[in-house]
Amino acid sequence: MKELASILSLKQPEELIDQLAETGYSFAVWRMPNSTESKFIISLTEPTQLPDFQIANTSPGFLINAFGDNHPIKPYFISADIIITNQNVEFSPNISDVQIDAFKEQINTRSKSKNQSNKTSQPTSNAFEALVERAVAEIQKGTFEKVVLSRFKDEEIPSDFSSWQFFETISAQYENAFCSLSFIPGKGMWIGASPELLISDDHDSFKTVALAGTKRLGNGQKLSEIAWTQKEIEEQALVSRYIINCFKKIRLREFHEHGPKTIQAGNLAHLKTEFVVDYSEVTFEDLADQMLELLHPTSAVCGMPIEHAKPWIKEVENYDREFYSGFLGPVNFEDATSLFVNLRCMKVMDGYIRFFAGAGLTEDSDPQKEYEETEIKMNVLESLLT
Ligand SMILES: C=C(O[C@@H]1C=C(C(=O)O)C=C[C@H]1O)C(=O)O
Repeated sequence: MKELASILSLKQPEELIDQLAETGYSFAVWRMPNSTESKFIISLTEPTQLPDFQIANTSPGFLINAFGDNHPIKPYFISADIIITNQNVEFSPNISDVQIDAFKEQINTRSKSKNQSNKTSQPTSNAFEALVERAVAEIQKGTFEKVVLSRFKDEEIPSDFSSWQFFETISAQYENAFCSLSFIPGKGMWIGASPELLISDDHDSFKTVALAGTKRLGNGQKLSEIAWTQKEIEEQALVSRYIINCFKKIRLREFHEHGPKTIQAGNLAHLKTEFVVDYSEVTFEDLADQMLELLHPTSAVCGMPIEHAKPWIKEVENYDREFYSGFLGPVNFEDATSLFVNLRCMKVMDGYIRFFAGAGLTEDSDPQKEYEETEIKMNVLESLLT
Protein backbone atom coordinates (compact mmCIF):
# COMPACT_ATOMS: atom_id res chain seq x y z
CA MET A 1 0.00 0.00 0.00
CA LYS A 2 2.73 2.42 1.05
CA GLU A 3 4.77 1.49 -2.02
CA LEU A 4 1.96 2.35 -4.44
CA ALA A 5 1.27 5.49 -2.52
CA SER A 6 4.86 6.53 -3.01
CA ILE A 7 4.80 5.66 -6.75
CA LEU A 8 1.81 7.94 -6.98
CA SER A 9 3.33 10.53 -4.67
CA LEU A 10 0.53 10.16 -2.14
CA LYS A 11 0.79 10.38 1.59
CA GLN A 12 -1.96 8.14 2.90
CA PRO A 13 -4.26 5.36 1.64
CA GLU A 14 -7.25 7.62 2.24
CA GLU A 15 -5.76 10.07 -0.21
CA LEU A 16 -5.48 7.32 -2.84
CA ILE A 17 -9.11 6.28 -2.23
CA ASP A 18 -10.28 9.85 -2.71
CA GLN A 19 -8.21 10.34 -5.83
CA LEU A 20 -9.42 7.09 -7.37
CA ALA A 21 -13.04 8.02 -6.72
CA GLU A 22 -12.55 11.54 -7.97
CA THR A 23 -10.82 10.48 -11.17
CA GLY A 24 -13.40 7.75 -11.77
CA TYR A 25 -11.44 4.53 -11.24
CA SER A 26 -13.29 1.61 -9.72
CA PHE A 27 -11.68 -0.25 -6.87
CA ALA A 28 -12.39 -2.69 -4.06
CA VAL A 29 -10.76 -3.32 -0.72
CA TRP A 30 -11.78 -6.30 1.35
CA ARG A 31 -10.84 -8.39 4.33
CA MET A 32 -12.08 -11.99 4.53
CA PRO A 33 -13.76 -13.23 7.73
CA ASN A 34 -11.23 -14.04 10.46
CA SER A 35 -8.30 -12.83 8.39
CA THR A 36 -6.03 -9.92 9.21
CA GLU A 37 -4.92 -9.20 5.67
CA SER A 38 -6.81 -6.91 3.38
CA LYS A 39 -6.65 -6.92 -0.40
CA PHE A 40 -6.99 -3.84 -2.52
CA ILE A 41 -7.58 -3.93 -6.25
CA ILE A 42 -7.90 -1.16 -8.81
CA SER A 43 -9.42 -1.56 -12.23
CA LEU A 44 -7.96 0.41 -15.11
CA THR A 45 -10.90 -0.30 -17.36
CA GLU A 46 -14.45 0.93 -17.12
CA PRO A 47 -16.48 -1.52 -15.06
CA THR A 48 -19.38 -3.02 -16.94
CA GLN A 49 -22.15 -5.41 -16.06
CA LEU A 50 -21.17 -8.88 -17.28
CA PRO A 51 -24.04 -10.01 -19.53
CA ASP A 52 -23.18 -13.72 -19.82
CA PHE A 53 -21.58 -14.15 -16.45
CA GLN A 54 -19.86 -17.42 -15.64
CA ILE A 55 -17.31 -17.76 -12.88
CA ALA A 56 -14.93 -19.90 -14.93
CA ASN A 57 -14.81 -17.27 -17.72
CA THR A 58 -14.18 -14.33 -15.43
CA SER A 59 -10.69 -13.02 -14.76
CA PRO A 60 -9.59 -12.21 -11.20
CA GLY A 61 -11.51 -9.33 -9.69
CA PHE A 62 -14.40 -8.28 -7.54
CA LEU A 63 -18.12 -8.61 -8.29
CA ILE A 64 -21.01 -6.46 -7.14
CA ASN A 65 -24.57 -7.38 -8.02
CA ALA A 66 -27.74 -5.44 -7.24
CA PHE A 67 -30.65 -6.98 -5.33
CA GLY A 68 -32.89 -6.55 -8.37
CA ASP A 69 -30.59 -8.17 -10.93
CA ASN A 70 -31.42 -11.83 -11.17
CA HIS A 71 -32.44 -14.24 -13.93
CA PRO A 72 -29.92 -13.69 -15.33
CA ILE A 73 -27.41 -12.40 -12.83
CA LYS A 74 -25.49 -9.43 -14.27
CA PRO A 75 -22.76 -8.45 -11.83
CA TYR A 76 -20.56 -5.39 -12.13
CA PHE A 77 -16.97 -6.48 -12.44
CA ILE A 78 -13.97 -4.67 -11.00
CA SER A 79 -10.92 -6.14 -12.68
CA ALA A 80 -7.84 -6.78 -10.54
CA ASP A 81 -5.49 -4.77 -12.77
CA ILE A 82 -3.47 -3.45 -9.85
CA ILE A 83 -3.32 -5.60 -6.71
CA ILE A 84 -2.10 -4.09 -3.48
CA THR A 85 -1.55 -6.20 -0.38
CA ASN A 86 0.15 -5.31 2.89
CA GLN A 87 3.48 -6.29 1.41
CA ASN A 88 3.52 -5.31 -2.23
CA VAL A 89 1.97 -3.98 -5.44
CA GLU A 90 1.41 -6.19 -8.47
CA PHE A 91 0.26 -5.25 -11.94
CA SER A 92 -1.83 -7.75 -13.87
CA PRO A 93 -0.02 -9.14 -16.95
CA ASN A 94 -3.08 -8.11 -18.98
CA ILE A 95 -2.38 -4.42 -18.65
CA SER A 96 0.21 -2.51 -20.61
CA ASP A 97 2.85 -0.01 -19.47
CA VAL A 98 0.95 2.61 -21.46
CA GLN A 99 -2.16 1.98 -19.35
CA ILE A 100 -0.15 2.16 -16.14
CA ASP A 101 1.48 5.43 -17.17
CA ALA A 102 -1.89 6.91 -18.14
CA PHE A 103 -3.26 5.84 -14.76
CA LYS A 104 -0.39 7.48 -12.84
CA GLU A 105 -0.81 10.67 -14.80
CA GLN A 106 -4.55 10.87 -14.25
CA ILE A 107 -4.27 10.10 -10.57
CA ASN A 108 -1.81 12.92 -10.14
CA THR A 109 -3.94 15.44 -12.05
CA ARG A 110 -7.30 14.70 -10.57
CA SER A 111 -10.49 16.19 -11.92
CA LYS A 112 -13.28 16.38 -9.42
CA SER A 113 -16.38 14.47 -10.47
CA LYS A 114 -18.53 14.28 -7.38
CA ASN A 115 -21.08 11.56 -7.01
CA GLN A 116 -24.31 13.48 -7.38
CA SER A 117 -27.04 12.29 -5.10
CA ASN A 118 -30.16 13.57 -3.48
CA LYS A 119 -30.92 13.04 0.15
CA THR A 120 -34.38 11.57 0.32
CA SER A 121 -36.83 11.57 3.15
CA GLN A 122 -36.76 8.25 4.91
CA PRO A 123 -39.80 6.15 5.76
CA THR A 124 -40.93 6.84 9.33
CA SER A 125 -41.30 4.06 11.88
CA ASN A 126 -45.08 4.30 11.38
CA ALA A 127 -44.78 3.85 7.63
CA PHE A 128 -42.53 0.81 8.07
CA GLU A 129 -44.77 -0.70 10.73
CA ALA A 130 -47.80 -0.18 8.47
CA LEU A 131 -45.96 -2.06 5.72
CA VAL A 132 -45.19 -4.91 8.13
CA GLU A 133 -48.92 -5.13 8.89
CA ARG A 134 -49.69 -5.30 5.17
CA ALA A 135 -47.06 -8.02 4.76
CA VAL A 136 -48.55 -10.09 7.60
CA ALA A 137 -52.00 -9.74 5.98
CA GLU A 138 -50.55 -11.00 2.67
CA ILE A 139 -48.93 -13.95 4.46
CA GLN A 140 -52.26 -14.78 6.09
CA LYS A 141 -53.92 -14.61 2.67
CA GLY A 142 -51.30 -17.05 1.39
CA THR A 143 -49.58 -14.70 -1.11
CA PHE A 144 -46.23 -15.82 0.29
CA GLU A 145 -44.88 -17.61 3.36
CA LYS A 146 -42.17 -15.09 4.20
CA VAL A 147 -41.16 -11.68 2.93
CA VAL A 148 -38.21 -9.44 3.83
CA LEU A 149 -38.98 -5.74 4.05
CA SER A 150 -36.22 -3.19 4.28
CA ARG A 151 -35.72 0.52 4.69
CA PHE A 152 -32.92 3.10 4.58
CA LYS A 153 -31.80 5.96 6.74
CA ASP A 154 -29.73 8.98 5.68
CA GLU A 155 -27.28 10.56 8.11
CA GLU A 156 -25.12 13.59 7.56
CA ILE A 157 -21.44 12.77 6.99
CA PRO A 158 -19.26 13.83 9.92
CA SER A 159 -16.81 16.48 8.72
CA ASP A 160 -13.78 14.28 9.52
CA PHE A 161 -15.20 11.10 7.94
CA SER A 162 -12.74 8.93 6.04
CA SER A 163 -13.98 5.86 4.11
CA TRP A 164 -10.61 4.19 4.52
CA GLN A 165 -10.54 4.77 8.28
CA PHE A 166 -14.10 3.48 8.53
CA PHE A 167 -13.13 0.32 6.65
CA GLU A 168 -10.22 -0.16 9.06
CA THR A 169 -12.51 0.39 12.04
CA ILE A 170 -15.09 -2.18 10.93
CA SER A 171 -12.34 -4.65 10.01
CA ALA A 172 -10.94 -4.38 13.53
CA GLN A 173 -14.36 -4.48 15.18
CA TYR A 174 -16.12 -7.26 13.26
CA GLU A 175 -13.55 -10.06 12.97
CA ASN A 176 -15.84 -12.74 11.59
CA ALA A 177 -17.53 -10.47 9.03
CA PHE A 178 -16.60 -9.97 5.40
CA CYS A 179 -15.55 -6.31 5.42
CA SER A 180 -15.41 -4.38 2.19
CA LEU A 181 -15.08 -0.95 0.68
CA SER A 182 -15.86 -0.71 -3.01
CA PHE A 183 -16.42 1.97 -5.56
CA ILE A 184 -17.86 2.04 -9.05
CA PRO A 185 -18.25 5.43 -10.75
CA GLY A 186 -21.91 6.41 -10.79
CA LYS A 187 -22.83 3.65 -8.32
CA GLY A 188 -21.24 5.15 -5.24
CA MET A 189 -18.89 4.06 -2.51
CA TRP A 190 -20.18 1.06 -0.54
CA ILE A 191 -18.84 -0.08 2.81
CA GLY A 192 -20.06 -3.12 4.73
CA ALA A 193 -19.43 -5.84 7.27
CA SER A 194 -21.46 -8.77 5.99
CA PRO A 195 -22.16 -11.76 8.24
CA GLU A 196 -23.65 -13.83 5.41
CA LEU A 197 -21.85 -15.96 2.83
CA LEU A 198 -23.85 -16.46 -0.35
CA ILE A 199 -21.52 -18.89 -2.12
CA SER A 200 -17.88 -19.83 -1.99
CA ASP A 201 -15.89 -22.16 -4.20
CA ASP A 202 -12.17 -22.90 -3.85
CA HIS A 203 -12.10 -26.02 -6.10
CA ASP A 204 -11.96 -28.24 -2.96
CA SER A 205 -15.45 -27.45 -1.75
CA PHE A 206 -18.54 -25.38 -2.38
CA LYS A 207 -20.25 -23.63 0.55
CA THR A 208 -23.38 -21.68 1.23
CA VAL A 209 -25.25 -20.75 4.41
CA ALA A 210 -28.78 -20.18 5.65
CA LEU A 211 -28.69 -17.20 7.99
CA ALA A 212 -31.78 -15.78 9.67
CA GLY A 213 -33.31 -14.97 13.03
CA THR A 214 -31.98 -11.94 14.82
CA LYS A 215 -31.50 -11.12 18.50
CA ARG A 216 -29.59 -8.36 20.19
CA LEU A 217 -26.58 -9.69 22.02
CA GLY A 218 -26.18 -7.94 25.36
CA ASN A 219 -22.79 -6.81 26.67
CA GLY A 220 -20.97 -9.89 27.94
CA GLN A 221 -23.91 -12.14 27.04
CA LYS A 222 -22.89 -15.63 25.90
CA LEU A 223 -24.21 -17.09 22.65
CA SER A 224 -25.38 -20.14 24.59
CA GLU A 225 -27.70 -17.88 26.61
CA ILE A 226 -29.68 -16.87 23.52
CA ALA A 227 -33.11 -18.51 23.49
CA TRP A 228 -34.73 -18.63 20.07
CA THR A 229 -38.50 -18.43 19.68
CA GLN A 230 -40.52 -20.71 17.43
CA LYS A 231 -40.96 -17.79 14.99
CA GLU A 232 -37.21 -17.33 14.57
CA ILE A 233 -36.53 -21.06 14.33
CA GLU A 234 -39.14 -21.40 11.59
CA GLU A 235 -37.92 -18.31 9.77
CA GLN A 236 -34.39 -19.74 9.57
CA ALA A 237 -35.66 -23.23 8.72
CA LEU A 238 -37.43 -21.69 5.71
CA VAL A 239 -34.12 -20.37 4.43
CA SER A 240 -32.48 -23.79 4.91
CA ARG A 241 -35.37 -25.44 3.10
CA TYR A 242 -34.96 -22.99 0.24
CA ILE A 243 -31.29 -23.94 -0.11
CA ILE A 244 -32.07 -27.67 0.02
CA ASN A 245 -34.67 -27.12 -2.71
CA CYS A 246 -32.02 -25.45 -4.85
CA PHE A 247 -29.77 -28.52 -4.43
CA LYS A 248 -32.76 -30.69 -5.36
CA LYS A 249 -33.41 -28.67 -8.53
CA ILE A 250 -29.92 -29.48 -9.78
CA ARG A 251 -30.19 -33.07 -8.48
CA LEU A 252 -27.32 -32.79 -6.06
CA ARG A 253 -27.72 -34.98 -3.01
CA GLU A 254 -24.16 -35.08 -1.71
CA PHE A 255 -24.19 -32.02 0.54
CA HIS A 256 -23.33 -31.83 4.23
CA GLU A 257 -25.49 -29.76 6.52
CA HIS A 258 -24.06 -28.29 9.74
CA GLY A 259 -26.31 -26.49 12.18
CA PRO A 260 -28.36 -24.52 12.90
CA LYS A 261 -25.96 -22.83 15.32
CA THR A 262 -26.13 -19.47 17.02
CA ILE A 263 -23.48 -17.13 15.66
CA GLN A 264 -22.38 -13.63 16.53
CA ALA A 265 -22.46 -10.74 14.06
CA GLY A 266 -21.33 -7.64 15.93
CA ASN A 267 -23.82 -7.02 18.69
CA LEU A 268 -26.35 -9.34 17.07
CA ALA A 269 -26.91 -13.08 17.14
CA HIS A 270 -28.29 -15.09 14.22
CA LEU A 271 -29.09 -18.71 13.49
CA LYS A 272 -26.86 -20.22 10.85
CA THR A 273 -26.77 -23.54 8.98
CA GLU A 274 -23.80 -24.24 6.75
CA PHE A 275 -24.05 -26.39 3.62
CA VAL A 276 -20.86 -27.89 2.19
CA VAL A 277 -20.27 -29.89 -0.99
CA ASP A 278 -16.95 -31.69 -0.96
CA TYR A 279 -15.49 -32.00 -4.47
CA SER A 280 -13.63 -35.14 -3.49
CA GLU A 281 -17.07 -36.78 -3.15
CA VAL A 282 -18.82 -35.34 -6.17
CA THR A 283 -17.90 -33.81 -9.52
CA PHE A 284 -20.05 -30.90 -10.58
CA GLU A 285 -18.47 -28.53 -13.12
CA ASP A 286 -20.43 -25.29 -12.70
CA LEU A 287 -22.03 -25.88 -9.31
CA ALA A 288 -21.21 -22.37 -8.02
CA ASP A 289 -22.76 -20.73 -11.13
CA GLN A 290 -25.89 -22.84 -10.95
CA MET A 291 -26.35 -22.31 -7.24
CA LEU A 292 -25.71 -18.58 -7.50
CA GLU A 293 -28.39 -18.28 -10.17
CA LEU A 294 -30.82 -20.24 -8.02
CA LEU A 295 -29.97 -18.69 -4.66
CA HIS A 296 -29.89 -14.98 -5.38
CA PRO A 297 -31.87 -13.34 -3.87
CA THR A 298 -32.27 -15.87 -1.06
CA SER A 299 -35.29 -16.03 1.17
CA ALA A 300 -33.09 -14.43 3.87
CA VAL A 301 -33.28 -11.12 2.00
CA CYS A 302 -36.30 -11.51 -0.29
CA GLY A 303 -38.83 -14.10 0.85
CA MET A 304 -40.47 -17.30 -0.17
CA PRO A 305 -41.69 -18.09 -2.75
CA ILE A 306 -39.47 -15.56 -4.46
CA GLU A 307 -41.82 -15.23 -7.52
CA HIS A 308 -44.43 -13.62 -5.26
CA ALA A 309 -42.27 -11.98 -2.62
CA LYS A 310 -39.96 -10.08 -5.02
CA PRO A 311 -42.62 -8.21 -7.05
CA TRP A 312 -44.49 -7.36 -3.84
CA ILE A 313 -41.32 -5.86 -2.32
CA LYS A 314 -40.81 -3.81 -5.48
CA GLU A 315 -44.38 -2.56 -5.31
CA VAL A 316 -44.47 -1.52 -1.65
CA GLU A 317 -40.93 -0.69 -0.49
CA ASN A 318 -40.88 2.56 -2.40
CA TYR A 319 -37.14 2.95 -2.76
CA ASP A 320 -34.33 1.30 -4.73
CA ARG A 321 -32.26 -1.16 -2.69
CA GLU A 322 -29.45 -0.82 -5.28
CA PHE A 323 -26.57 -3.00 -4.07
CA TYR A 324 -28.04 -3.55 -0.59
CA SER A 325 -29.10 -7.21 -0.25
CA GLY A 326 -27.36 -7.95 -3.54
CA PHE A 327 -24.03 -9.72 -3.33
CA LEU A 328 -20.36 -8.84 -3.58
CA GLY A 329 -16.93 -10.35 -3.20
CA PRO A 330 -13.76 -11.56 -4.89
CA VAL A 331 -14.02 -13.77 -7.98
CA ASN A 332 -11.22 -16.13 -9.09
CA PHE A 333 -8.94 -14.26 -6.75
CA GLU A 334 -6.07 -16.38 -5.43
CA ASP A 335 -7.93 -19.28 -7.03
CA ALA A 336 -11.15 -18.91 -5.05
CA THR A 337 -14.50 -17.15 -5.32
CA SER A 338 -16.33 -15.92 -2.22
CA LEU A 339 -19.52 -13.93 -2.62
CA PHE A 340 -21.32 -12.45 0.37
CA VAL A 341 -24.80 -11.01 0.75
CA ASN A 342 -24.44 -7.24 0.92
CA LEU A 343 -25.85 -6.65 4.41
CA ARG A 344 -24.87 -4.32 7.27
CA CYS A 345 -23.78 -1.93 4.57
CA MET A 346 -23.87 1.74 3.77
CA LYS A 347 -23.48 3.96 0.74
CA VAL A 348 -21.30 7.03 1.09
CA MET A 349 -22.82 9.90 -0.84
CA ASP A 350 -22.24 13.59 -1.29
CA GLY A 351 -22.79 15.04 2.18
CA TYR A 352 -24.53 12.06 3.74
CA ILE A 353 -24.41 8.34 4.33
CA ARG A 354 -27.26 5.96 3.58
CA PHE A 355 -27.71 2.94 5.86
CA PHE A 356 -29.84 -0.04 4.87
CA ALA A 357 -31.46 -2.87 6.83
CA GLY A 358 -34.32 -5.30 6.53
CA ALA A 359 -36.19 -7.86 8.57
CA GLY A 360 -37.67 -11.23 7.64
CA LEU A 361 -41.42 -11.26 8.22
CA THR A 362 -43.61 -14.23 8.92
CA GLU A 363 -47.19 -14.65 10.05
CA ASP A 364 -46.18 -13.94 13.68
CA SER A 365 -44.29 -10.71 13.04
CA ASP A 366 -44.79 -7.84 15.43
CA PRO A 367 -44.48 -4.50 13.52
CA GLN A 368 -42.74 -2.59 16.31
CA LYS A 369 -40.22 -5.37 16.96
CA GLU A 370 -39.45 -5.66 13.26
CA TYR A 371 -38.81 -1.92 13.08
CA GLU A 372 -36.49 -2.19 16.09
CA GLU A 373 -34.70 -5.06 14.37
CA THR A 374 -33.92 -2.85 11.38
CA GLU A 375 -32.70 -0.13 13.78
CA ILE A 376 -30.25 -2.44 15.54
CA LYS A 377 -29.03 -3.82 12.23
CA MET A 378 -28.32 -0.30 10.96
CA ASN A 379 -26.59 0.40 14.24
CA VAL A 380 -23.89 -2.16 13.45
CA LEU A 381 -22.29 0.50 11.23
CA GLU A 382 -24.01 3.66 12.39
CA SER A 383 -22.72 3.30 15.95
CA LEU A 384 -19.13 3.40 14.66
CA LEU A 385 -19.65 6.74 12.95
CA THR A 386 -18.15 9.29 15.27
C1 LIG B 1 -32.04 -8.38 5.79
C2 LIG B 1 -31.04 -8.38 6.67
O1 LIG B 1 -30.60 -9.49 7.32
C3 LIG B 1 -31.10 -10.77 7.00
C4 LIG B 1 -32.33 -11.06 7.73
C5 LIG B 1 -32.31 -11.62 8.99
C6 LIG B 1 -33.59 -11.75 9.79
O2 LIG B 1 -34.65 -11.46 9.25
O3 LIG B 1 -33.53 -12.11 10.98
C7 LIG B 1 -31.10 -12.07 9.53
C8 LIG B 1 -29.97 -12.08 8.81
C9 LIG B 1 -30.00 -11.75 7.38
O4 LIG B 1 -30.16 -12.89 6.60
C10 LIG B 1 -30.26 -7.13 6.96
O5 LIG B 1 -29.29 -7.21 7.72
O6 LIG B 1 -30.61 -6.08 6.41
